[in-house]
Amino acid sequence: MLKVGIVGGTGYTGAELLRLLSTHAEAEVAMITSRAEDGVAVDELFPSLRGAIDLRFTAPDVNALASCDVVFFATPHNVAMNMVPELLAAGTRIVDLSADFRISDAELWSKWYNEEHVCPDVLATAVYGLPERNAAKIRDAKLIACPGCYPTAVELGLIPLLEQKLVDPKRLIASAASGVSGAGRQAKLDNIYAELSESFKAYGVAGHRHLPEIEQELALAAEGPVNLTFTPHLLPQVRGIHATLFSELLDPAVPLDELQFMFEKRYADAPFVDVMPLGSLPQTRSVRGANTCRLALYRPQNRDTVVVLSVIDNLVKGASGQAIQNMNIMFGLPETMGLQGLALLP
Ligand SMILES: NC(=O)C1=CN([C@@H]2O[C@H](COP(=O)(O)OP(=O)(O)OC[C@H]3O[C@@H](n4cnc5c(N)ncnc54)[C@H](OP(=O)(O)O)[C@@H]3O)[C@@H](O)[C@H]2O)C=CC1
Ligand SMILES: CC(=O)N[C@@H](CCC(=O)OP(=O)(O)O)C(=O)O
Repeated sequence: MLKVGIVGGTGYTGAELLRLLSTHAEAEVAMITSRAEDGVAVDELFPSLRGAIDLRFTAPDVNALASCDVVFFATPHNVAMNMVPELLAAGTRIVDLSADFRISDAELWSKWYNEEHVCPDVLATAVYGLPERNAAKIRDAKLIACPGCYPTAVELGLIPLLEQKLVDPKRLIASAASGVSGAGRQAKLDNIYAELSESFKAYGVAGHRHLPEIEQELALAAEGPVNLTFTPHLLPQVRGIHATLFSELLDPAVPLDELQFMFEKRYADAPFVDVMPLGSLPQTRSVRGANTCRLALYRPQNRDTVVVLSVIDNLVKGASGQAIQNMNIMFGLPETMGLQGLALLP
């Protein structure tokens, strides 16, 4: 049994880690932290976990966490990077759900996160945890930077086109919408029911912190620079991301069914990516609670633009499910262990 620690257990991704790990056959949560809820029983805060998790929150303590085989950080940015170096030195492996280790250029990270990176040497050893591209590196990694939620949806939809050099890497557009759980569990005026229900808006249009992360990974897939216009939106629902991705074919003679075949082949061995039949319209509901990304391809009016629709649950494939998928690969377990639950319907 793997001994698991979770730092940041009272947020949405921490609670989602608990929900998913409670049925994992080879991992057991031994420690879960919260400063505000120190000493409180987990199932008192989250009654949905009654009978499944018998633990109390404790204040974060690096020495205690170092007794775990793997520690998940489900904390805001700028927390993991202050604790990870000591844990790595103690031999504990890390899966960080925050953005602390996602951008490999420390200066670029500072520009978007408005902080100095405290351990650029450790940053250089982190592996970007998108299993559909980096499984081999994840196997041996000591430190995983779990991709962001928007980045997961956008990258899975565009990577096959860029790897095959089928589209213009300088003319990529991603218009994406996220459910409000993407903003975390803290109270914020913008996210209260009366402000967001029956309404829909874009935000971060001039520049969102996920842009450099997505461009970094798309550039690796394209083996050259890329240019992405990324516009996020806030959806008046709890879970789910829907991304509509636009790119321009370099050779308009490539038919849609050939693109479809290429996507199916690219993800044939990816248990959590579903390339849906031509004509499909993936809905966020079809992935709610599941570690799945569903994709659908279009070439409207047979013109040069390829449209890829991509949906994920931001808390599962966009965060905690993907984190567990990484843990499974790191410890030589079946990639799908603990992650086979289907989406909720309705
Ligand atoms: N929500 C989502 O859809 C996604 C979130 N993520 C990322 O995952 C991380 C967690 O997100 P989410 O669960 O939404 O966040 P929340 O804001 O809901 O929860 C944050 C958690 O971190 C703890 N925490 C806060 N500050 C510190 C600190 N200085 N030291 C130790 N613990 C701390 C809090 O508990 P306490 O203060 O009591 O210690 C709380 O349990 C973030 O980095 C987020 O960007 C990634 C992908 C998707
Ligand atoms: C709806 C909403 O506010 N979403 C968040 C992104 C989700 C998130 O938590 O960011 P990471 O994936 O980088 O961890 C935002 O736009 O900042």
